[in-house]
Amino acid sequence: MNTKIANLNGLEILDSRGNPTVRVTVELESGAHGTASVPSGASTGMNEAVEQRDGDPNRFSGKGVLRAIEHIETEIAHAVVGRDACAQIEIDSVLVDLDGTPNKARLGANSILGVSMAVACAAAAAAGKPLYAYLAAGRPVRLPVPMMNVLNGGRHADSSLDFQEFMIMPVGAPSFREAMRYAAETFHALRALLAADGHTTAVGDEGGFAPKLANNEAACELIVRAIERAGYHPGEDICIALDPAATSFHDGNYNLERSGQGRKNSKELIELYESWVSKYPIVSIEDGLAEDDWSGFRRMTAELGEGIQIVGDDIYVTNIDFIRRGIDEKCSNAALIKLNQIGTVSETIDAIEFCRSAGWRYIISHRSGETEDSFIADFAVAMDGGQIKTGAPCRGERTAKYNRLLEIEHQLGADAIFDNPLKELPFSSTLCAPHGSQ
Ligand SMILES: C=C(OP(=O)(O)O)C(=O)O
Ligand SMILES: [Mg+2]
Repeated sequence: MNTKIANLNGLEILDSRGNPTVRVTVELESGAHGTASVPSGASTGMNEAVEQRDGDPNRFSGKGVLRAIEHIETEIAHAVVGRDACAQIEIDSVLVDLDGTPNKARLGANSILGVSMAVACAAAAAAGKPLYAYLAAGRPVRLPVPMMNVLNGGRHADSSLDFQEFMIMPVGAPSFREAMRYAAETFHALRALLAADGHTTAVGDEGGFAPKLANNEAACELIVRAIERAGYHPGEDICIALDPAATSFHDGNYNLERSGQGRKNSKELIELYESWVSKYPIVSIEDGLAEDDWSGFRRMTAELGEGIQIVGDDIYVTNIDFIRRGIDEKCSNAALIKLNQIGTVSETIDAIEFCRSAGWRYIISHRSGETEDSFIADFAVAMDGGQIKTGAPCRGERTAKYNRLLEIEHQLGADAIFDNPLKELPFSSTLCAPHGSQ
């Protein structure tokens, strides 16, 4: 099979926020092709790779995205046409060198990532393999436990919540399909509880509800009630994961005034998390502190890291330089992994290898501005980390990933592996009252 790249095409499409983004198609000389679309974040880290995009989110036809497409069809095409699509590492390093900046600002992380992902998709198609099997290259694969976002705040919603994401993790489910059932039933129970309490059931950017609750803690209480109402046991069947995205409310202090909880320093915010962890079945906290609060992350990991997963997102931006520092300084025990934070498939895999080598967990994640592309579903299975964060079980750009995972589990049949990646944490046996009876 001739896997040489014959042609690249870029297309301006819309993301789930109605903003322009990039879709790339790579055609091989054999006729096989691959297509990938690039997502976009709202609570972005300051050290993320930079996308070429319209600065004004209210303008439909972004000049930035058109520029990204022009780069794809001219400079990038010139550099990669004729190369072997199976040589992912080589192609990614050509893209990085061609850009020449530390953060991919010249060609745009969106142009580069779109090409990088589409190359992988085309090579998988040429090999006649599902994308996850191609990316795994013979290594073990695993269905991930979803970290499903059910309540939205912060930069993702106009709710009363300072914290960006309140998620449920169906850790006790026996399969991915059952995990989706546990989580979707809880999501529906939550909707019913909100409606019964007179709250709006409108949703935020990632499909989680966006109500005006009394404060952030009320969200945890409500989720425990929803888990119970759906017939599950909090802390056994379903746990809670948080992404406060603390950079977004950090202005020197942590400003929780949106929910009426005042201002806190790092130590006080960690104490708040500690008190919640003792009351609610919380197993994971991502970006509990701001991206530049390395000492806060260290303290939080020292105080809570034995019991729960401490995840760095904005602080590491899927970049081995920051992850290395986090490992050296014991700033967390896990990293969030977002392809577009770093900008190529190979560099993302390098970041994952770094996490693995330190014994860290890693969670493959979507962005708040998404497309129907399901690349990350295959990627999560292939990377064998056992966790994915991809929003609520509603809205097509989120269900595209969940439905792809259901399809993969079905295809794998008896070979499908699904287990709780957090099972060695002492949390569920020691901290959570049985059956969620706080
Ligand atoms: C998915 C997230 O949000 P965004 O894409 O807006 O960065 C996140 O912070 O984990
Ligand atoms: Mg985050």
